[in-house]
Amino acid sequence: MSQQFEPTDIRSPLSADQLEVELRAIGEARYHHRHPFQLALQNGELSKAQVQAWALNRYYYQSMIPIKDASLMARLHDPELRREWRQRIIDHDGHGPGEGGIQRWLALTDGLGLDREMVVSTGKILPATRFAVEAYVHFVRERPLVEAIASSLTELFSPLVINTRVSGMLAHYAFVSEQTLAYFKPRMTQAPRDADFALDYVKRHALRVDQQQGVLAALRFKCDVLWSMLDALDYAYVAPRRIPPGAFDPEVDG
Ligand SMILES: O=C(O)c1cc(C(=O)O)c2c(n1)C(=O)C(=O)c1cc(C(=O)O)[nH]c1-2
Repeated sequence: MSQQFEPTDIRSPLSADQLEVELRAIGEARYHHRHPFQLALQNGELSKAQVQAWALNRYYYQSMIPIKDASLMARLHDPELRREWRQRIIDHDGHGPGEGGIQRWLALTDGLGLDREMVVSTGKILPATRFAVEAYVHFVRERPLVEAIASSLTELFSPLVINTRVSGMLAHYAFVSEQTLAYFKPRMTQAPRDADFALDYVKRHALRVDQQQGVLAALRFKCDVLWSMLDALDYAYVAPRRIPPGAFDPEVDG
């Protein structure tokens, strides 16, 4: 399976700090902060219908993250590591009903006027959203553990994009508020905590050339997951619209 990932040209093992430099260079070049749909979202160039489509599709990512993290936890033999990783599931699922990140995402889709049952069913997401998110879950299940952990490292870069997105959306769109965008506030502390832990793990465990190539490819793969989710939105909902059959149509479902 590794042949499908572009190999990085490393001849001898990098130091841990050099590996971090390479990982950060991948994020700088390939993270979705550069995607045209993300730029349009934060610059106030999207209609409410296009923002609805983004939130509806992104719900699928949110809903699968705890499943991805549970799959990863199931591979951890060290209780200390599991204790660390389980916090991610708690962040998304909460300790009880009405809590956690998934609920806060639903506050956003509610605030945008989307029918909750339609959102939770995920029946109207784009096919490419489903494929991209499922590819992420499969990757985490199947690849070597250090690569599975490295694939979460996009979170090193998320506070920057979240900050720009939230301030841009609040400045430009009357149909969102700090309340409806409340999902993002805890992420500003959760993401760095999670990313620092994962980065430290990767730096300590990816020591051989093949492991280092693997973790760099894992981060590239994950950037591609996020990028292709936005590609799909751009293709379907930004003119000329090409909404696939059965997907959310703002004129019918908005
Ligand atoms: O808003 C964003 O741009 C963004 C990006 C990412 C990311 O980089 O993967 C995550 C999130 N948000 C997020 O909210 C989240 O819970 C999350 C979990 C993970 C992961 O890979 O385990 N990434 C992300």
